[in-house]
Amino acid sequence: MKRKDYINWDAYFMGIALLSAERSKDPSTSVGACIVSMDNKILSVGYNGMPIGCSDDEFPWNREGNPLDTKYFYVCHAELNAILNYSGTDMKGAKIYTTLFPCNECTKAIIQKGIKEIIYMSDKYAETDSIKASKRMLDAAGISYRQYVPVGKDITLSL
Ligand SMILES: Nc1nc(=O)n([C@H]2C[C@H](O)[C@@H](COP(=O)(O)O)O2)cc1CO
Ligand SMILES: [Zn+2]
Repeated sequence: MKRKDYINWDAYFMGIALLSAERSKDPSTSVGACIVSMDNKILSVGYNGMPIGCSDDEFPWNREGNPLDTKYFYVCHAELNAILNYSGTDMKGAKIYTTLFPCNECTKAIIQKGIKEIIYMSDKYAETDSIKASKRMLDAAGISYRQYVPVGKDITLSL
């Protein structure tokens, strides 16, 4: 008889998004994303980090101060990195698992790539205009989004 406590697809892909977030150097918010094809094959992963060549020891991680000395102008979001890290050509009908609801800029890229579903974990910035704009675009574009419902299984990784 087959094993019973295997994880479902959602838990598997959100788990990979969560593990990817562990690579982030952002001291306040680590984000991970995993893009999956219609037939449940992983296409790409990403986490929030500085662009290639922009040292994460030299670029700022501050949230406040002179805008040029904050991370916001520089950091590449997890979802955008996952899209850009994909070396294939066709993302149509794919799903994106992300640990945080996509901002308006990533949402544009998600839409343009033909991704059709967003599964997110946290929506902690739901009250910001960026996220409101994301939802407006997603609703107009007919892209669905739903919050991940944890299955109640804890997995410990000893790394
Ligand atoms: N969906 C997202 N994906 C992301 O990768 N990020 C990144 C950008 C920053 O590195 C960090 C947010 O920093 P903070 O404002 O919570 O200190 O998360 C942010 C959002 C929010 O929309
Ligand atoms: Zn973004």
